[in-house]
Amino acid sequence: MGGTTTISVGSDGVAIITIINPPVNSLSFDVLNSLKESFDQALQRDDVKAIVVTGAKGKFSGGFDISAFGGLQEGKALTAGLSSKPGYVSIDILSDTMEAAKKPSVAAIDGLALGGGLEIAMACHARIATSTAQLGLPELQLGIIPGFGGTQRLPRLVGLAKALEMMLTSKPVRGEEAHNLGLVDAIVSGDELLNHACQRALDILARRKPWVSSLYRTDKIEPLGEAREILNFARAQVRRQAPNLQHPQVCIDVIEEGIVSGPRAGLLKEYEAFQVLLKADTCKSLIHVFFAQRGTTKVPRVTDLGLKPRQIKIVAVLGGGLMGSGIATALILNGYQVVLKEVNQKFLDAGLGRVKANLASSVKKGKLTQEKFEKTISRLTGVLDYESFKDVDMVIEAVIENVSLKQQIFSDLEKYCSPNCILASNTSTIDLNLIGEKTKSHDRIIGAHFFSPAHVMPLLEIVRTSKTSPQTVVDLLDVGKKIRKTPVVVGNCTGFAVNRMFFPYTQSALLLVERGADIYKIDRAVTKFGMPMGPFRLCDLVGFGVAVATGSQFVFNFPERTYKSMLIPLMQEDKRAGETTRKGFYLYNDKRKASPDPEIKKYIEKSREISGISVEPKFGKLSDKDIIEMVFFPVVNEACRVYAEGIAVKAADLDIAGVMGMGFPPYRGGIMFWGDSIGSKYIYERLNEWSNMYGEFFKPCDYLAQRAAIGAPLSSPLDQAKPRL
Ligand SMILES: C[C@H](O)CC(=O)SCCNC(=O)CCNC(=O)[C@H](O)C(C)(C)COP(=O)(O)OP(=O)(O)OC[C@H]1O[C@@H](n2cnc3c(N)ncnc32)[C@H](O)[C@@H]1OP(=O)(O)O
Repeated sequence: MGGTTTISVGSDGVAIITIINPPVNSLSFDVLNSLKESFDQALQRDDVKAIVVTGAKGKFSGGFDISAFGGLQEGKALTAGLSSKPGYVSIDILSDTMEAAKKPSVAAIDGLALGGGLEIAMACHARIATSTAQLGLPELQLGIIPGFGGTQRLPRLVGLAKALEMMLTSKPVRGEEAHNLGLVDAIVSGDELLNHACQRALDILARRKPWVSSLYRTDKIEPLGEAREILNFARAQVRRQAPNLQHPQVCIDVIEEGIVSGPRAGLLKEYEAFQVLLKADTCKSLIHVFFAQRGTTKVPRVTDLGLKPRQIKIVAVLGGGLMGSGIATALILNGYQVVLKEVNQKFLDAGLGRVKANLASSVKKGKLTQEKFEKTISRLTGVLDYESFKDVDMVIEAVIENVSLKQQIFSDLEKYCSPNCILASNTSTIDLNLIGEKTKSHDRIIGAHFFSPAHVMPLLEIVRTSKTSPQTVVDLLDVGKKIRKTPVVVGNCTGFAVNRMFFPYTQSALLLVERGADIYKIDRAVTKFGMPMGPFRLCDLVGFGVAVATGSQFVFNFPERTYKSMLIPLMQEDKRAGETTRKGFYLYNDKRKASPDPEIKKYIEKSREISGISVEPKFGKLSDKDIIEMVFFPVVNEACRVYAEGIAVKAADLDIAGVMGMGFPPYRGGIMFWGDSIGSKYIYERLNEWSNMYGEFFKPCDYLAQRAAIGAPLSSPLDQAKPRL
């Protein structure tokens, strides 16, 4: 746990209470108890007239200590020294000790004031912040609602509509915006923050400034009828956007309770709802994803060696197609100089044009100013030869997936680049040892697998071979962080982690269809489960050409577990290739809206004929649960193989790869976490049964079989599991 608060009283009679719990001054039980003690002390001392609350080292507080949620879920508040009285923190500490105090308190906010941090600040009688401060209630992204009075105070400070937006999107606002909204009373520089806050506290005491208890403000809350309309509108929106999630609806109910029955009743309802949500699977999954995401940058025997990342200033990108231009965009947006190389002027102009278009679209959406556009684009240079490559710190090759072309490029790079230059490939499937076969630079060859569109998608799959040096990995992790990607470091194999998990996803869907399941029913069930789109809609989006090219690598490397269907090739023969041709598994109108195509039956029948498979009536009647299991258990099976082969070092890395690379719903915790929530034994038994009926494609791997035999979770660390086997 750890963490504390300190109290120091100045000659002006203002007590400064500082929250100290690095790195983000999170609110552990120790911090909360200490805050209460410091406040009680300040209230009792005769030499204290007013109070300022702040956080150490330029951060107010990142909110409740998320690592303590596990304990709370098991009911450990009492043993941690915190009273288990209902609503103890929000009612006893924040409302009845701080807000109801006879001495005024002011929050001095620099850096983060998130979740419980902002809730403490809102219980003070005024808030002074820096312009760069970030204030928000991001609890919903963890599957809970604000639990220290945030659902009641935020609407009373900024109005219902804005409060709903801030809570439902979990997005913080910056100091200036917070000031405009009325969440913050003044903006000052970091140097002036404490002095200004002390002065404000004294001004409140002397009634030169208003003494406001946020909980009882009414001026920003709409009249009941209007408030209900706003709340119902939000309810409908949330139902549409997140139909599987309950906690956003609960948040709206709790806010409504405060408006209808008064803020004290609201606080109690908030406490009760918080306790229930905390113990739900959604919260457990989202907290797992929170820590798993931060854990991906901790790679044993790589990031624990004390290596410092080398400075990368200039990056060359080879190929200005969709991927190359996206990668170049991500790099220049984050301060890197980029040299974009193409084979001829026409392709180069097209590549540079794509980067410009990416940036222009950000300007249009208001995410980038025209001035920033000019500055960003000035970091990009186009070239047709390798002359300038001697000054480049890193190259990212993003040409078409052709082994001999890539081999030629890497041997050229070895000639033209400095001996320290990192040589990365954006290949999504090809073995990196094969790509570097004709070079002697194996220690600096690495995979930098981006996902399309590369300047938008958050995942970066970093692929190391047995010869890639730890320094090269550390360097690429640093670039990944600077371009705001979540990196997952994986080993070298066909398809790496994400595409290997993706492959059975489409394959099982094809198998189901050939045996009689409906394409659109499968897509609907998978979307309802929480994927952004079903396997068939995804194939249309990616394009059949890409799907077949990627698939062929798997067919070649893992023939025993490939389901060979002729459905896509048959459609290709008729020039159906997905969304680009406006015909794939769906038909597309001018606005790219997809609708089912009755003609699809004809291709399915033909492909059944070729495979010699006849329709089984039960496949036409599969429940959504059956569809999900038949589509996703093969994905779990492949994830198990990837883990057992050591391609991923932690099962949690596969969860993040699935969530960020495949769009697997984060509130299900990732593919391995989800598998564990179902149980290795059940998954094994189902796969085994299907394998006996429908063939090798479903055969459970050894790792899964062993886990099921001993009833062990799929995700426990490999080293610990082995001796138990
Ligand atoms: C009752 C209340 O209403 C309930 C709550 O308050 S719930 C908590 C609400 N707060 C949040 O959701 C904020 C969560 N944190 C974040 O979004 C981000 O960590 C941040 C914006 C604070 C900082 O981001 P960034 O600078 O990129 O650093 P980041 O790597 O994420 O975090 C630094 C470290 O602090 C830890 N950390 C961040 N917030 C934490 C928190 N609230 N509790 C515990 N640890 C936290 C991270 O796990 C990480 O640890 P590590 O170095 O061991 O991996």
